[in-house]
Amino acid sequence: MKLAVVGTGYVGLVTGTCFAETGNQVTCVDIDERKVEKLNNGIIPIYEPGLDVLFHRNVEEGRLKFTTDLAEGIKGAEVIFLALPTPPGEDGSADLKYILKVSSDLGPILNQYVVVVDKSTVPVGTAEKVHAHIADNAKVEFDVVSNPEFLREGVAVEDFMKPDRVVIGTRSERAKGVMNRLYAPLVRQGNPVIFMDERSAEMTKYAANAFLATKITFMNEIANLCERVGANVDDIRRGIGTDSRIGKRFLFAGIGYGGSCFPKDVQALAKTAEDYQYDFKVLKSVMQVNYSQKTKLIPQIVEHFEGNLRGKTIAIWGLAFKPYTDDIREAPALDNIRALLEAGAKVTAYDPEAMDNVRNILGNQITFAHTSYAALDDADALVIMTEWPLFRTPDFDKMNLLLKNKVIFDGRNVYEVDQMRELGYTYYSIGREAVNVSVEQKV
Ligand SMILES: NC(=O)c1ccc[n+]([C@@H]2O[C@H](COP(=O)([O-])OP(=O)(O)OC[C@H]3O[C@@H](n4cnc5c(N)ncnc54)[C@H](O)[C@@H]3O)[C@@H](O)[C@H]2O)c1
Ligand SMILES: O=c1ccn([C@@H]2O[C@H](COP(=O)(O)OP(=O)(O)O[C@H]3O[C@H](CO)[C@@H](O)[C@H](O)[C@H]3O)[C@@H](O)[C@H]2O)c(=O)[nH]1
Repeated sequence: MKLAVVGTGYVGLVTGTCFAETGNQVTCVDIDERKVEKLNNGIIPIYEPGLDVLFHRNVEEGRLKFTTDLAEGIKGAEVIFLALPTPPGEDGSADLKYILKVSSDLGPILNQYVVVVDKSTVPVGTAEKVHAHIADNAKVEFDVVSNPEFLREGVAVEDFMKPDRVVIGTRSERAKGVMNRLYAPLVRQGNPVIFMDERSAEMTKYAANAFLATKITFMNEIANLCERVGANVDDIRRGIGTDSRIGKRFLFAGIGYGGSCFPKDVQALAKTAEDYQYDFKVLKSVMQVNYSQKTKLIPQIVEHFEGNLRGKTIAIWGLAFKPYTDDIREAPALDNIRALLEAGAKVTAYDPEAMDNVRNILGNQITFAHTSYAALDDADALVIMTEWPLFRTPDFDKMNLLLKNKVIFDGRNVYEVDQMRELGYTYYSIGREAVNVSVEQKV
């Protein structure tokens, strides 16, 4: 099939590349000329494991192309994906200006029946708006389908190529046929294409993200309580996760959820509820808890250094909002770095992939180290913000030589408490006993 993907960000690039991999002819369109130029020169602007192999193969074999010209990009396409940003507007609702602008632009340049697919995360009712914007100027028949994307950054290719399910919102039999044909190579037995109406599909995406954010937040609250009652949240996770009704995944307590999706989507769903005069109490709490969870270690750090961080150097391991990505959107590390700087500390950071992105924001306010160990040199404490595998089994002897004090604040529970006790570290983590801490400081 011939496809167009409008918007070549995370989702657009993965969508375009993966559909090219299943034999389709794909043209990706983006207004960002520099991005398109890079892509045409074989440079992928994001770090996503496994994407490069597929990208280069499909570019070389002529199935994947890039352009800034919308009319050229959609020429002959049977399906046009909209993978455009839906950032939070001032009131927290998803801003539809990118989607609706492209929809208006599409109307006059369509010249045959086409299925326009909302891949972006969009509030209930958006498919109708997109339809109306296209219809204003369209002279041909078309359908608008909601096909939300559930991929996770870091494992995006795997998620896209082997989806748990594909949700397609449409009441058009013609569009259903086109979408079934397109997804046939990606859905395995038991991993269904689920058809529903457009509004339900739009709502499904928000319900999934809000549910997962709530699950994480619930565990973070259990962790906070564990610290007070003297229980271990990792044991609780194992104890409840083995109940198949609860499930093992997304139960890891830490310094809150971040990324480009959960924070904005939870907020947007809360705004939808407000617009429909529904008081969605759970979501409000989830947002509040996550806000404070992100910087939950800061008071402990300040207290550990007896209320004064001036002249102290804090080493940070991990800047990305999670491992296997260079994405720092809503990354807890940024909030923590800002809080540490405000408290007068110096910060030296290391991340395997995300340092350039942070440098673009913070410039020389912090020091960037070339290796994880270099970040520790003469530091007064180590703070772990992202659970990159590299940080899990470090050379503790080497760390002892570099760190001024054997103190670790672990926002992702990367180490075992007993291990840290044996190694003689002062160790603070999430939802577990703090070890080797003087009685007055114990939390
Ligand atoms: N990032 C994820 O992991 C993820 C996963 C699932 C769903 N989503 C949703 O998918 C959507 C896109 O997310 P993203 O992370 O890929 O966004 P992004 O910001 O990384 O990329 C969006 C791209 O659209 C381009 N663009 C803007 N206006 C344009 C126009 N008029 N014509 C052509 N291109 C234009 C931008 O230049 C940019 O390259 C959002 O709604 C997001 O919530 C994201
Ligand atoms: O047990 C867990 C699991 C995740 N997180 C945090 O939750 C955030 C989001 O993680 P993850 O869901 O893996 O990353 P995303 O790439 O943001 O993916 C989410 O957001 C995407 C965009 O909507 C959806 O497509 C995906 O299905 C959904 O998982 C990150 O900050 C993680 O550190 C935890 O704190 N504990």
